[in-house]
Amino acid sequence: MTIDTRDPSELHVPVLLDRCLELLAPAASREGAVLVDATLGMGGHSEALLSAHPGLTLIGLDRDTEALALAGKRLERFGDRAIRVHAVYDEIAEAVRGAGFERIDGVLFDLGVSSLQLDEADRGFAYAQDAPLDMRMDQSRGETAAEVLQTAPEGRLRAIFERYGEEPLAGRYARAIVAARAEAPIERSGQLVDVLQQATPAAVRDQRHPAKRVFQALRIEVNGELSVLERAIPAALDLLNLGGRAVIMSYQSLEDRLVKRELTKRSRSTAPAGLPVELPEHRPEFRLLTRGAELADDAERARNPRAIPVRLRAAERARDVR
Ligand SMILES: C[S@@+](CC[C@H](N)C(=O)[O-])C[C@H]1O[C@@H](n2cnc3c(N)ncnc32)[C@H](O)[C@@H]1O
Repeated sequence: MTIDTRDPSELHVPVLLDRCLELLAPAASREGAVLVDATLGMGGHSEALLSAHPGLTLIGLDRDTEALALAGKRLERFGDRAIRVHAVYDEIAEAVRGAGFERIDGVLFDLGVSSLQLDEADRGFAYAQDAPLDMRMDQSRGETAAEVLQTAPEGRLRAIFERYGEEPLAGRYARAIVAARAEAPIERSGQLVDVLQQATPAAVRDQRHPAKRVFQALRIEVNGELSVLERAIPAALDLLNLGGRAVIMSYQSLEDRLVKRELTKRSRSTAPAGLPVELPEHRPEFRLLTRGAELADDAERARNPRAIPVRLRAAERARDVR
């Protein structure tokens, strides 16, 4: 067995850390508070929360066993206040019950890939590094990106690039991939980048990297990211105690749209039109804590490029429905 000697605190700089701490403080400082970090990653946000709130129990989920192991090192000193669970975040209710709790006071989602995953040459997430095209966050299950590229019909490839990458050249790229794989399987990120480069008109190539949206789309497809998130957000909100808070950070517009839709829906009155007074049972279930999506400031964006696309939304449970 090889011992992982990497220092998790140097692998991933937590995004919007102070704002997350501020938004979660009223929930995390309650007596006997339980919080879920649905995307534990390198444990940066979790470590700060556990340090700030000595009475807090934190359940950290991640589908990536490597991330869980590294976060374990970072959170060791908190003993059984830090519970790590290998799970996909739509399994949040089962994970909370499994840890011995029914309800929670807060939840944090810091979506997407971690710097660890992007930097690891052998996982194929980054188009700038040549590596086998795997892209699974949980390497113990599911199809790899190379398998998707090899077996998906042209129409499905096109739909993946359109839907998850919002790629204007989706059809052209799908065609090019099908032609290339008839010659040889596309197994490495470098091969895929070459195919995409060749299929891209020079004028477009000057404006953007042709692989950016296709790699994002493949990652979303391989990990089922949007469908999992679509189930996970309502499941997490349902677990919150009255006054419990949810903080969600997205890094691309498809995720952010989904988060916005769910939070907006839950923060509306359910009173039927024309009712003269709002009955208590019609009051909004949630109160939005952010006006629109919050962004990182210039200083953080300059310090940490991962913070550039972040969109943070937060809400508090204002009415108990159980
Ligand atoms: C951006 S990182 C989190 C970084 C963390 N906040 C920190 O400060 O170190 C996102 C993490 O979420 C995990 N993840 C992504 N999708 C997931 C899912 N559906 N279920 C569970 N974990 C997921 C990834 O494996 C990754 O480790």
